[in-house]
Amino acid sequence: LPFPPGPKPVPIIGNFLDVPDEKSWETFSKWRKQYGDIISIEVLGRRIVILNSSKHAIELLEKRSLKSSNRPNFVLAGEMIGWKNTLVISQYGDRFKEFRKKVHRVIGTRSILETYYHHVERQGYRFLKRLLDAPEDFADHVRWMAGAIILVISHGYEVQDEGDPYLATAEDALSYFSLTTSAEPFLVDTLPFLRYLPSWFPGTSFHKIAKDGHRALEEMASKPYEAVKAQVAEGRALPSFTAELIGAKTLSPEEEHVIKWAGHTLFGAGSDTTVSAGKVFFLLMTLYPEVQSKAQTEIDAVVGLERLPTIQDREQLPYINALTVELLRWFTIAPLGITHVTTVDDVYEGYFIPKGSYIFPNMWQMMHDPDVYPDPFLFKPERFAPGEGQEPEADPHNGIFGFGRRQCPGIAFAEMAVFAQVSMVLAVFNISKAIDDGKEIEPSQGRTTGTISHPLPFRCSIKPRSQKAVGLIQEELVH
Ligand code: HEM
Repeated sequence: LPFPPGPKPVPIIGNFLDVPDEKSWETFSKWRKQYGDIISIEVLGRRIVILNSSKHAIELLEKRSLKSSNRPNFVLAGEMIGWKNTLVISQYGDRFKEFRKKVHRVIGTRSILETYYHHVERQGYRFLKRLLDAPEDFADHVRWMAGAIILVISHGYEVQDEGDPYLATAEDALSYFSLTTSAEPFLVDTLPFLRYLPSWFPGTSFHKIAKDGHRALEEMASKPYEAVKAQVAEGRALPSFTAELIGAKTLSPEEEHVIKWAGHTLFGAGSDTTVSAGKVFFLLMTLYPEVQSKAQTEIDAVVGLERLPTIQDREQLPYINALTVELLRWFTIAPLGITHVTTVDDVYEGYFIPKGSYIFPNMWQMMHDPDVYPDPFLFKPERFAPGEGQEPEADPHNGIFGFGRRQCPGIAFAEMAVFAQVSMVLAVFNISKAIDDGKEIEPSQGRTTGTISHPLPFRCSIKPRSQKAVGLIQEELVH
């Protein structure tokens, strides 16, 4: 049987030169016009299947997930840097299942998470205060807030207001993850023997990436873990995911390894993604003032002006919930998801998909398919909170969070964190275009490449809605 269609390969290197250096999801979407929704290419002997529609992704990654839930054995990211220790790119098998169960237990359901909401709220008040004091640094505050929420839950650690050491290391380590797991391959991933070349050899700059990435990752995983371990031993640990797993008994080195990396997984997988979501929120509020004012009208009507929104208000805020989902659809933070790998030969729609194929779900394309989401580049929360008698547009959760047994286990966590940020900020601030020399500045709408994509830096104006709003931020922080 034939492989799925795609651009013609050349001998030996196959389609290596057809894969662009960055944002390959855009190229894969262009190929769709020529080759359709299932495309395949071959890069240095490796078959890569690109899925441009949810229908095929659900069929191959969800319904046949037993055959398609492995991850690539990333030589650079996994072996050399060490990300293979985390859940995100661990190989499918017993260790993976045990690991995933542990993570699911703490972040998997909405009801469990609601028990943590007071932590989220507290970090939220601190975040609002930071915005009030230095609104121009909103992107830094967003990064701070994402780390603050996760670290208090994963390690019982309250991040410092300035220069927090854990956050700095995490930012460093995560930038290497995004760089080395993206769809644009490093040669060492396709020709693993290259890793044995000495670092002075031409074309081996990956050695430096490996060394620096490894140092940052080890520090990011070990430091908070060692701190909690010491606190547990001294009987002064705050309740947290890691403290609970360490418990009272003596642990074997293997058990310690799993706990250290499970704690790290929350921090590693959850922070960069929610940071991107936070920045997208400020960008969209700058670009769509009418959405902002509709959202504020809903908050004012439900919550009033005497307090800030809480998780208990969530069910009564359908427009805010729809805004949260729509912002994740509109930007599609993980545009190609994280690569899945097949574990057996398979036949699908008359095409042969060999064992070991890499599958890239082109989630960016799925989320911007005009047949599914009319005017897909417009930001319209109404898609998911339609007026009476209208049907919502297709549920985008797969296209945002992935598929099957590797689907993001942090969906409930992510939606809670984004809800907290969106509702708390809109209750007290107005966001608009920044002004320079009396002129409005159009924010850049560009984005970074990599597994986790962020908006490019942009400016906006963030001002309190009223004096009462200022009082509310200060008052909540005191309580
Ligand atoms: C807006 C925020 C987020 C987005 C857009 C997002 C998206 C994704 C995507 C696309 C995947 C790959 C799914 C697949 O392979 O099919 C993934 C995996 C994962 N996510 Fe998220 N995520 C977000 C937040 C979080 C949070 C807050 C956590 C944890 C606290 C988390 C933990 C994980 C983990 C552990 C994996 C790996 C799962 C596995 O390989 O089995 N994510 N996420």
